Parts: sequence; C-alpha cells; structure tokens
Amino acid sequence: MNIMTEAAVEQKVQAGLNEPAVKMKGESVDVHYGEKQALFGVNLDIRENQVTALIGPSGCGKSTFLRCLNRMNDTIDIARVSGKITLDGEDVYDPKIDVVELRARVGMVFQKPNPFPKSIYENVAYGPRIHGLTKNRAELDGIVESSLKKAALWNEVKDRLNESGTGLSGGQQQRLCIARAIAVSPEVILMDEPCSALDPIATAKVEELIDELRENYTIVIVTHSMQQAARVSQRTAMFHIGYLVEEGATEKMFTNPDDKRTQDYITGRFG
Ligand SMILES: Nc1ncnc2c1ncn2[C@@H]1O[C@H](COP(=O)(O)OP(=O)(O)OP(=O)(O)O)[C@@H](O)[C@H]1O
Repeated sequence: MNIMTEAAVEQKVQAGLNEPAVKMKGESVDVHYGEKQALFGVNLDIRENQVTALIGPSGCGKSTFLRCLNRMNDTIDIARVSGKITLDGEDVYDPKIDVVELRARVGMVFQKPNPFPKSIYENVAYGPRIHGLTKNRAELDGIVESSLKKAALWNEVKDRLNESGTGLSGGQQQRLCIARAIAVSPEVILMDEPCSALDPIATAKVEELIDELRENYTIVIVTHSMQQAARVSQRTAMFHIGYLVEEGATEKMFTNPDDKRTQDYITGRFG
C-alpha cells in the first residue's frame, strides 16, 4: 500500500467516524413576537446532507425556529430575533447579507402548496430568471426540466408545461413547489409541514422525494407526524414551549430519548 492510498483510507475512516459537517448553526436563539417570547436560547446544529426533523407540541416554536434559518421572520413586523444563526459559518443576520440571495440558498416549502397562478413552466423558471441564472431560453428549459425531474414530477407534467400550476393535484402542486425551490440551486431546503395538506399516497411520494433530495441538499422539516419524522429524518430536535428539549440521531430519539418530555410526546402522551 503506498502513502497516497493510506492517506485516502485514513480520510475515509475519519469521514466514517465523524458526524456530517455542520451546515447551519443556531446559537442562543431567542425570538419575541411583541412582548411574548416564543423561543428561549435555542442551540441547534443542522448537519449537511441530513434531514433534520423539528418536532414538539403545537405552539412550541418549531415553525418560528425554521423561519429564523432564512430570515422569514423578517416579514413579521412584531418578530424580533436575537442570538446567532450561521450558514457555513457566516452570520445570516449580518446587515451585509442580501436576504433575497439568502432565501435562494436556504429555500422554503410551505404547509399549503402555493404555486403561482402561472404555467407549470413559469413556476419553475421564475426564480432562475429573477436571479439571472441562465443566459438563454435553452439553458432555462434545461433548469426547468432538471428541477422537475429532481422533484419527481417531470413525467407527469412534461406534456403540459404551459398549463396552470394551480390545476395540478395537491401532491403535484407540492412537488411543483419543491421544483421551484430546487430551481435556484439551494443548499438548504426548509419544509414546514409539507405533507399536512396531502393524502397518504401524495405524502408517501413527497417523503420518498425528501429521502432522495438529501443526497444533494440539507433539509429541515417541521412535522406533526411522528411516523414521518421517523421515516424521513436522520436527526430529530424536540421542542417544548419555546425550549429545545433535546436533539440527536432520530433512531435514538425514537427508541431511547434522554428526556421524559420527548418520551411522552413520541408515545402520544401529550401534544
Ligand atoms: N406571527 C405571529 N405573531 C404572534 N405570535 C406568533 C406568531 N407566530 C407564532 N406566534 C406564537 O409563537 C409561539 C410559537 O409558534 P410556532 O408557530 O413557532 O409554533 P409551532 O411549534 O410551529 O406550532 P404548530 O405546530 O401549531 O404550527 C406560539 O405561541 C405562537 O402563538
């Protein structure tokens, strides 16, 4: 075995031993809505190419934390965020940060599918166009096709790209919204209960898609479904009345959590 090979082996061993890199990091995150505090000193690492599920009873702050990651709370007048949130070590609340660019890097998919009232093609092409990502129509066509393929929707819509996005079924609309997020080459995709408006078959498709997307993106998902968290995520973070109770490997969180509140929540004793 030569030295190069040994070095490569060593690197692999290290990679195997180490946790995936931290892509985003929340440090001492507090959020207030007016006088009311919704998050208290949350510290949470979001790891690269992993699905992190945020779980906890209604009103515990899951969506609030999710919205901190791409500064969607900026759009709520009374919301005030303090502490630090970084993306690849860079403070996303730094005044120098261009929020539009940040939201392209950290995309979002909402609870209710919300395609624009435009054609399927335009829904996906809109982002690359406003971000100036393509030089000509052929390149744009390429992005639309590859985004729809990555969102596992291409085969269902390739013959009707000019029809309205709002005419698709709920599950198709949600995959269209995922394609729209993917089209601007995000690094992180935030999903706020992406399946809550979908039937079980559409839900299964989106869950399968989330699992595939993990290869290329870092994903954070808010979900009320314990089965979904267990099925799609590698890491789980449990929130309770504004506090992060605990976080860890999903398998451990669902079989042997450290905190009784997690145990009670996952076994349906409260929430
Ligand atoms: N726009 C807002 N204005 C005022 N208070 C808000 C706003 N959004 C959330 N809150 C409050 O902040 C707290 C956390 O809400 P958040 O939506 O983050 O919780 P959640 O865990 O995502 O809840 P759910 O599971 O019900 O969606 C709640 O008490 C909620 O009422």
